[in-house]
Amino acid sequence: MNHVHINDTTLRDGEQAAGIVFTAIEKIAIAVLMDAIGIPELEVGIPAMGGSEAEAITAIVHKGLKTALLGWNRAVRSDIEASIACGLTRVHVSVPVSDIQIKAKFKGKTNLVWDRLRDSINFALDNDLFVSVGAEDASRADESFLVEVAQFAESLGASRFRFCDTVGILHPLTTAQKVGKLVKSIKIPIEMHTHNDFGLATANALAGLQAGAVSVNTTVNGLGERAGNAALEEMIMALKRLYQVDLGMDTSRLRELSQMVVKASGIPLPPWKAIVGDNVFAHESGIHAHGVLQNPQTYEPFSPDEVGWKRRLVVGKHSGRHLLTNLLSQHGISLNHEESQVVLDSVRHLSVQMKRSLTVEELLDVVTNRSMSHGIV
Ligand SMILES: CC(=O)SCCNC(=O)CCNC(=O)[C@H](O)C(C)(C)COP(=O)(O)OP(=O)(O)OC[C@H]1O[C@@H](n2cnc3c(N)ncnc32)[C@H](O)[C@@H]1OP(=O)(O)O
Ligand SMILES: O=C(O)CCC(=O)C(=O)O
Repeated sequence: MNHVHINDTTLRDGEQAAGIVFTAIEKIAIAVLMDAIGIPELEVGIPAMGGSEAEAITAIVHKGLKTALLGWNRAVRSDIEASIACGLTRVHVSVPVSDIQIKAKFKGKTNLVWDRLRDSINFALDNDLFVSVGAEDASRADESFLVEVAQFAESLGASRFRFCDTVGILHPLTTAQKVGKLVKSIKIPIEMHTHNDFGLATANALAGLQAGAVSVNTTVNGLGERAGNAALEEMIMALKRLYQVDLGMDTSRLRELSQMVVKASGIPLPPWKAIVGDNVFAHESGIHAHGVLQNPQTYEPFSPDEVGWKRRLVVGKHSGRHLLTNLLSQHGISLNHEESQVVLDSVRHLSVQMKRSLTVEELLDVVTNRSMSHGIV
């Protein structure tokens, strides 16, 4: 794996998460920040929805960003006309490829897969558009049929083929097997689109890339249908730190981007959310804090400033004396061994009572109260 193309779909699949609506202003702001970070391509939405969605897409097109902009379409000519009307020059055309999806969408008529694909790809190419083709539910499709669809799309002039694990049922090994087979059967680049129904979206997308796919769909914070998609921030940092593939992006703005999407989506992040969560550089446990105070690498895979976040030392139920004395020394308070144990006991007691960690003010209060009753300075 030398280089990976990121095609972020926060503004399409991300916004499809139940209950999420981005305003046009929010969509534009997210696109502008992702452009500044260096994301090379954005799937900006679904022009066929019309109305405010089409207006927001048109407004993003007029921003003159460096990033390439792609519109999502069904294999329907009027969808592509809607993309053209928004000023897009790149379209993604999706067709169902599993039996279950073909039955539900095309009444089981497999001939419609070929007919709709031929008609929509030809129409898009006649209008000088870049065409990406998406195989919806590729992971549950008959593998020979999937290869036929991919070869058909390539023969018609599509420039990229998207492998979709639409309901997130693969694991890294099955992903690698299926994508590896596809890679051998077509020459155009393959893009990964993975879902997180079993918590494996990022791992599966990486497995697909290792098997020869070269492009990947991501969303900020992993937002998306049901359990979401492969998270942009996880993908960028895993590529950089675990695969030594540095995409040259400004990773120091990843936390800012994450917070922007938290605000726009109204969906708070779990504190443990990989790469950008509140707690991913927070240390409370005595043994961890002791290690981090000597060398942060003891309990951090990389420095928080690399993603625009910060380290926090938190005093609570699991803390030890090294952390306590370090925090207090920042407030001009020095304790001997005995005194720090007394304060630590109180911190534990309070923390258990309150079922949370203590603020610095609360810690200082503990010391003040203790100093009155035990003569601590
Ligand atoms: C896996 C994915 O994420 S796919 C993307 C899903 N995203 C969305 O659905 C969000 C945006 N969607 C919408 O705004 C609407 O669904 C629209 C505008 C696209 C269509 O709306 P409606 O005309 O009201 O149709 P509705 O959504 O109820 O049904 C979908 C129709 O598209 C058809 N369809 C679904 N996928 C495809 C496809 N890939 N190619 C061609 N037709 C398709 C269905 O068979 C159904 O057709 P029918 O109306 O002839 O029965
Ligand atoms: O692009 C496609 O073909 C479908 C993408 C998608 O959202 C999915 O399969 O989950």
